[in-house]
Amino acid sequence: MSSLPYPSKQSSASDHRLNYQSTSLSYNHEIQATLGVKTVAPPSSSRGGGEGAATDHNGVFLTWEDLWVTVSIGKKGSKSILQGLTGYAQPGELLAIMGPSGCGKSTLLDTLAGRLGSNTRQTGDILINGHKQRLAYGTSAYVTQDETLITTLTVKEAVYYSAQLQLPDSMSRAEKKERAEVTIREMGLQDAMNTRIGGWGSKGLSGGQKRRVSICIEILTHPKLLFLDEPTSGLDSAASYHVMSRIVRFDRKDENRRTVIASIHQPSGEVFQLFDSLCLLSAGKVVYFGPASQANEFFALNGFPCPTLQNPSDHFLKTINKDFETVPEQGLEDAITAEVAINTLTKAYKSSDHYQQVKRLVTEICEKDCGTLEERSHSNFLTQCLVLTRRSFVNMYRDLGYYWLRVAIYVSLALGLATLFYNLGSDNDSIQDRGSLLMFIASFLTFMTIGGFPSFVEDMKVFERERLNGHYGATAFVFGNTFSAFPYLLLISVIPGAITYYLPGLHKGYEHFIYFILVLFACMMLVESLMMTVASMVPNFLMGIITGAGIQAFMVLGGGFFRLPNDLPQPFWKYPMYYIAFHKYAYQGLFKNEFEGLTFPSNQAGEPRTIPGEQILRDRWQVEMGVSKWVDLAILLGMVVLYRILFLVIIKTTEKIKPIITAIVSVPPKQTTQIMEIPLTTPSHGDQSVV
Ligand SMILES: Nc1ncnc2c1ncn2[C@@H]1O[C@H](COP(=O)(O)OP(=O)(O)OP(=O)(O)O)[C@@H](O)[C@H]1O
Repeated sequence: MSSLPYPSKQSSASDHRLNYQSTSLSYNHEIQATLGVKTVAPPSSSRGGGEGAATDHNGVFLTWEDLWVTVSIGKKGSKSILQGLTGYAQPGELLAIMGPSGCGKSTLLDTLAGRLGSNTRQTGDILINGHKQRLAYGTSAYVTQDETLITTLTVKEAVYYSAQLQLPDSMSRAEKKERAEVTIREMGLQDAMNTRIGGWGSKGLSGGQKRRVSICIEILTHPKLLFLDEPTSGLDSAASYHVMSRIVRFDRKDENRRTVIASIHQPSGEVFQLFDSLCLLSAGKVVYFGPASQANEFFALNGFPCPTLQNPSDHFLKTINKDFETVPEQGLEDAITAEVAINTLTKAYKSSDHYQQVKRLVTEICEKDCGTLEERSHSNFLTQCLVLTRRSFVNMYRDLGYYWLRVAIYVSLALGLATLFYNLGSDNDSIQDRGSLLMFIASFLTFMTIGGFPSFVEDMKVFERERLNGHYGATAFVFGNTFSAFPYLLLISVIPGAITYYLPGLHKGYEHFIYFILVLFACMMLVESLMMTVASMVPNFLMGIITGAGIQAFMVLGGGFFRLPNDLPQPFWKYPMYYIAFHKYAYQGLFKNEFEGLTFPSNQAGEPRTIPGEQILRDRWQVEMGVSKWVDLAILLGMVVLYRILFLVIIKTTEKIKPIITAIVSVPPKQTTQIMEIPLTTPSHGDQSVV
């Protein structure tokens, strides 16, 4: 990295101010030199790019040109969030995106990282090393604003599991462990290594510490392109400086120098010095894009000098924040509205050398072929499955709401059932009681598996973050989740199952009991798999629970107990509901298991003195006798696999289809109705705001 025009880290605040104000009108000389661009201004000692930035073919050049993002707001039309942004980020540099709250910082990061929501439309070119490439899923790392971490793990475990998943198998376990520990120390978390992350209900790390854990996890692999959304939120100024300086240091020490883009709210003077480039946004427009060191001069030249002893970044944000009417530095008499200040600055920027230079650099970078972006190498599929199974098992063990609460409730409910149906005996009345008991177990006991859904949704959030960052694939997640749940579901099936089986006195014989447990287990797995599929389609857990409960209620009704199979109305309930509902196979399997081989006394005159169980199955419960109970169990297990495959298909299809749909629905924003404030001054030539 070239020498810096900034004071050393130990220099005083007043030195910093002096340095902010003594910047020259130069641009990033080195990058221009290596790209063969003629400088229009005298070269400075700007630290951006550094020698070899453009020749570093391992690095990532990201450019965006005339980038518009609009969001649909129903019948009112659409609203522009980003308006014609052009800029670039390059290896070895930290680009800071700053601006008032709601100006579009996160949207810009999401757009660049290829993570815009489905209700948004995007136009403009985003190129990586001069090529159009997809960024999500493994090519970059993104630390989002909200912490989605596994709250039951300690810091050390969270980072180490992540290292095992992300780092290639060519690294030994010891090396991975060491990388994890070094990264934790770099983020100043050594004292919290063995503290659980914590979430609602269990306090663990502070918000700032969680932020640092998120950063640790994403910088473990030294990604070439790193997006950070508000990495310093929740941190005090000293911690902010240390975190940012470590990101920058990592970045510059690394052979494959990293391109870092961070949105940041209110950097201290020291943190501001770490920025190479600054993108200042207001209401979706660029107010300034260029070397951070020259922003102060730009503001001063355009009538907004930074008052003495004020942190320049505070001054920038105050000047362009139109949420609070006036620019604070002006007296009340000559108060300038922030709207006017923003218009003045955006117009000044559009006609400045800075803008011309940015456009020229973007063109130069786009013409330079620096190769396509490769996906990072990972641990292999088997390692991923093993690590995910272990991690998920530990989480399920420690999260009381995942399975333990259900075990307790199942046991009490089983005791309730056992006392209600205690010692059924073998008289004729016990036929109905056995049927009711088995129906309740297959329907409502399994229905309660839905209780684990909120915990599963938390898992899904972690999965979505990790999947987008390319830590592992969806298939490994499904395997991990399935295998880790096995022991708990078996436990939930065996203990309450034994209580409800033996105390009422169901069909004696251990082989009948084992079949009963297997059906119970398959039903629990099925409900979990069904809920997994639901979770991949609905946006939050409340909607998921309601949807899942609704689907199951229909299945229970159509399962052939409340209305016997021959009485089910044809169009919907018999075809297809009866065959889709897993309850049909559960009821029939359990009924065959219970009644086959038993005899019951008849209480009707004219009938034989005893009725065989098979006849009861056929005549009373209308069970399909041509099919063995084992076939019913096999169908249940097949459905488990089917639902899990369905989950995978939905996830993978969404990944593939979503960008295509986004591309199809992306119409140029200028053709849409725009809901925007009317600027106080007429936009200059080239200002693309649309009223
Ligand atoms: N998907 C969306 N649907 C509707 N509005 C959106 C969407 N995404 C962003 N917005 C709106 O766009 C504006 C910019 O949002 P964004 O999150 O990018 O701002 P920000 O600068 O990151 O804010 P903050 O600093 O407070 O996090 C906000 O008014 C937000 O409500």
